[in-house]
Amino acid sequence: MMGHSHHAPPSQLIMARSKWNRKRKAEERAAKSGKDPRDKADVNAAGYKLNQDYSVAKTSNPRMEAYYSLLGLHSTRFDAGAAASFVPCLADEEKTAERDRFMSSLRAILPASFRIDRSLDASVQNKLIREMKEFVGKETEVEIELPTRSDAVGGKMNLMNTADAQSDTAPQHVGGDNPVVTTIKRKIAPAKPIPFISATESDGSTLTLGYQLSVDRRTLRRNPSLSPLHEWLKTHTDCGHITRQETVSMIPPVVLDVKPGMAVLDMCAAPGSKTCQLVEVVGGFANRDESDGNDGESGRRCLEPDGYVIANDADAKRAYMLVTQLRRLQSPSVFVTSCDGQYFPILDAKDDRGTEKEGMFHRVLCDVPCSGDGTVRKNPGIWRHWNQNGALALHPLQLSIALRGARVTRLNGYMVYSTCSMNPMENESVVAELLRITNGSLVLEDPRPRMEGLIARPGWSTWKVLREEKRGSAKAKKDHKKKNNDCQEEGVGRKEENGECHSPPKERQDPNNAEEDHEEISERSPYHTLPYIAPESWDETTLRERTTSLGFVEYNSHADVEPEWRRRVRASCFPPTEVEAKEFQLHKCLRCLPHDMDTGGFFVALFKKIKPLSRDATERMNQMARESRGGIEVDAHVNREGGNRVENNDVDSACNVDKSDDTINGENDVTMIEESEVEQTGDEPKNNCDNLEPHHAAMEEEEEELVQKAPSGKVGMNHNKQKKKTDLSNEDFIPLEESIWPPIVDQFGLSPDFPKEQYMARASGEAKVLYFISKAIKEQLIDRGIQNRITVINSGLKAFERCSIQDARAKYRISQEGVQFVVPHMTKRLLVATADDFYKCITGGFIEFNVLSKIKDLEPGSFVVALEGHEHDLMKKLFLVMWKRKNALECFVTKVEIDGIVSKLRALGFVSPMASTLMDSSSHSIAPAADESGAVQ
Ligand SMILES: C[S@@+](CC[C@H](N)C(=O)[O-])C[C@H]1O[C@@H](n2cnc3c(N)ncnc32)[C@H](O)[C@@H]1O
Repeated sequence: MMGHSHHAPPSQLIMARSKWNRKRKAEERAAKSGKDPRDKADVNAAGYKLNQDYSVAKTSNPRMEAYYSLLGLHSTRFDAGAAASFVPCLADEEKTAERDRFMSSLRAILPASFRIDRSLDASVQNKLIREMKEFVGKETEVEIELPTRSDAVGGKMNLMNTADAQSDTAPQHVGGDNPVVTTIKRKIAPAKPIPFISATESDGSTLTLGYQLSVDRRTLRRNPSLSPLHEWLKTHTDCGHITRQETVSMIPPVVLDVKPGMAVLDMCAAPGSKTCQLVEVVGGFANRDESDGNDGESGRRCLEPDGYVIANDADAKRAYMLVTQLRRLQSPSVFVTSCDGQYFPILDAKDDRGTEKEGMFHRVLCDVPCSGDGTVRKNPGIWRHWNQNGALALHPLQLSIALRGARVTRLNGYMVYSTCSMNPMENESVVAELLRITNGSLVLEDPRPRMEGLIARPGWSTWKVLREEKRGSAKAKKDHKKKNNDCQEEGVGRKEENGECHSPPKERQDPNNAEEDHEEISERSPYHTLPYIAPESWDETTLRERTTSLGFVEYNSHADVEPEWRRRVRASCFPPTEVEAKEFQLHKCLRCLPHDMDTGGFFVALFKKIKPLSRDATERMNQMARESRGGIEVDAHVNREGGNRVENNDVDSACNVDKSDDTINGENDVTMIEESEVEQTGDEPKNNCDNLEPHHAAMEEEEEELVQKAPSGKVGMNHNKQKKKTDLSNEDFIPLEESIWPPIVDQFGLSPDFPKEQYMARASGEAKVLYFISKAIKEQLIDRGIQNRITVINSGLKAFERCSIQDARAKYRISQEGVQFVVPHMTKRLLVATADDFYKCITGGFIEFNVLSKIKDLEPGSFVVALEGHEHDLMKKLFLVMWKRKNALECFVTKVEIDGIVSKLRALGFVSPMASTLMDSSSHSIAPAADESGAVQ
């Protein structure tokens, strides 16, 4: 997957192009507004424009605030006292104070956080932890920016960390006569540990691997006193040692309690921060002795993990983003797929006798698409677009994905359901309905005992159900109108999911209905510009008057819901009965609110599967999938008499069932409206709930490149229809032709135990790349025909690449990405170098022969250099893929990988390039640890 380091990456061209695009767009915007695009003085630290009306609209939403006030979001507060628990707010003042804490946190910039890779070599990991301790422990003076304008609630707009409410120094105004930003100086410790992101050492001690910064990324960039930390973060992010990830986003993988060797499904994985976290553990090694690094039999360390993670996302373009994100880990334990999670193929486990048992995944993560109102701190567009109906629209999709997740979880396995929404329509109501449908197969578990230092509120057992009168963005209206017109041309009303058309709801027939043009409303409506004022009284009547005046409709039960709204406000949106509530124990769910830990808002539920799903539950699952597909029988092969057992043998994944054209084209009217409404929840709708911070601008460019490379026919939600079940298309992993091997085996002297069957290609004939596929993935997924049922985007590591260089004898060279899986089998062209020589090889450019003088006799072509003393330490991967030309040597390792290798060398004590101080000064040339042909002795 990696490009060659010494050639200009094609992504540079794309980077230039997209920079140009951004500039052009900024200029166009500026031309419209009559402003100079370079004028940045009116943009505050959060990136919000400080035009008063705009900032008011952006950091306040009276409908959202009124909704959550009525729902009782501010009725409990955290009591940090001895019991450290949540207690009810009894007096109105307490509720007001709690609400203010919540609101000022929502308006504060989200502090950045990150975690150290759990799967890193212990020496590197310890070094990073030691370095981090410096940053955690040492207070340093920083300049923090604050805007001077008052915000919508009439108080100071708090754009700094909520913990830093008071300034230490007198504010300095910037921005001339009309100051828009003040700066204050404060002494802070730049980071604090996240206690629940940790690893336990074999001696029982705990290593903290997660850290939350006290400042946002802009402050980090701008303060010279923080530049050591900033540089540290950049370097280690680039080489994959750390991942920047929101604190709350780290919770689900920890709650899932994954272990090395497990089969894990990440149902909605892109952009992949949680997947990385899962792979770091699952791709590790269980019950292996770390100390000697040998597996005894072959004398070489067995490196191949037994576990794997399937990283799936319905959106193929986003699945390609996953590939980029996961590439940094260079793990063979990932299988990236693209399929609508509602129809994820039913994969079951086989026991020793070959009998199928329900579900094959030890762990399933359903981090479902959601309205993302918990991410408003970093997605300020949500302030403007928040819409209760969007949450209602997502509810059935979320439920359907979770049901599928429950089905593929194995007995005694665990499933986590999570959202970055605070809305019970997307959280507790989905969990309750899941428990209702599965009727005893799933139970909720409380993960708190395992989550040291986590401050999470209990899940709710009851809530109010409301919808909004206003519906749809301008786009939704347009799409919707168009469809209705199509239907009306047919002489009927709106097209229903089963393909029939029915009359539109009354409010849409009213030509004077304000809903007809959302944009117009936002100009006319006072609610979009007027500040929210905290309620004078917190009694329910006052709060209800407020929601009603803002256009909400509240229901006591599903029976009260108007017929035309019943598909949106479903029975499952309503809270459980008292008897159910007792049984469900929804308080075990985790509700993270922004002001409790200075994070985003988040929701997590942990389920244990204790029984197979009943026939009824399976039928409901299929029914929901059918509904979502517009009434098409997705599981038509299911034998209704046979129940689960027959479905277990399902070969035709619903993913591949062809749909009639009109469903493929999205002519499911309800779905289309729902998607549009979901879209209006943020400026970047699909990213509303991503908690991943792009770790490097270059990475974004690379993603763009990858997306462009996405094979046609695999992009989009409906791509599966294009795959034929029996067709091994070019993009599938296929076994290699036997004729490919003899020259490779000969050139590198591959030993007889070299597992040829684990090398696959994605094209027949002389494939460009030969991938190393882990045994577990090959046997459990590929050999079982998963590629016939689902679109596979990526898996394995590049082990060999076809040579384009003329002076090569063999057609393939070794690739740095998978070199550690080839090295144990190489008896030729593997050289051992001292640290000095090793360093010389990675300093770039062409290397003179006199550096590696002992390889003079080696024929031109690909070879590998191993660091002396680490030849068999496959985990550390201190190997360099090199190329011998007639007169020089070349290192085929990317800059990012070299940074990683240098960092490992430093952790091992080699403090600087040419660090002979720490080495035996007698060993300054390449060691002759190879025989005539270059084989290691
Ligand atoms: C909350 S984001 C996932 C974030 C991700 N787990 C992470 O930690 O980086 C939801 C993802 O679900 C995907 N998605 C939306 N509908 C889906 C569906 N029906 N099945 C599977 N994935 C879906 C979206 O493309 C989006 O990438």
